[in-house]
Amino acid sequence: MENHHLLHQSQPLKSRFKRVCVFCGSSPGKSPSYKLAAIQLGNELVERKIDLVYGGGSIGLMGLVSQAVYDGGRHVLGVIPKTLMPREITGETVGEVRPVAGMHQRKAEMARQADAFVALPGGYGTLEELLEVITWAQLGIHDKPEYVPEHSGVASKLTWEMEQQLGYTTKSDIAR
Ligand SMILES: C/C(=C\CNc1ncnc2c1ncn2[C@@H]1O[C@H](COP(=O)(O)O)[C@@H](O)[C@H]1O)CO
Repeated sequence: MENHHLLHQSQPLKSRFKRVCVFCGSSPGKSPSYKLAAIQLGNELVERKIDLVYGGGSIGLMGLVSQAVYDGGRHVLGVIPKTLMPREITGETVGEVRPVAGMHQRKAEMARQADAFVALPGGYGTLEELLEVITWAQLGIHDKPEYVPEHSGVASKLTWEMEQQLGYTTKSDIAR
């Protein structure tokens, strides 16, 4: 898969996207580069005047990207099942927290609110979220682009394997 620079715009720094959904780990991960990637993505969204929708957690990479976007003055919308709050929110939340009834509602609401999706490093939850929006795009349920930056580790490896080894997914399916 190509290494797509996030939002492809040159000067001035603005984007056709108003709000982007970020999927990423609820843990910081093993490599310090993952934390850096989360903060850099948050800063890039701010520079491009893009708001954030995400899973609402304050832990791991989710916490870092949301804090960076919030600190930069953009709107942050966190969508989180009530039952997950004690597990994924520690301390103060940033921005607007929208409690939902369950995981399905969370994913549907995040997808509804976003103009595009970006996956950063993460675990099974991140992969599940990413694959769902990719497969929804394949099925024509939405027409919103998905970006998997090169540093996304497992996520980019998985999508690369799907594309190159299995032949299931084309470049245009993943990042248009
Ligand atoms: C339970 C359901 C589906 C399968 N699991 C998940 N679907 C969507 N999101 C999930 C799932 N499991 C965890 N998550 C969330 O992903 C975020 C990152 O998790 P990671 O494992 O650290 O990458 C985190 O907010 C998890 O809550 C029903 O549809």
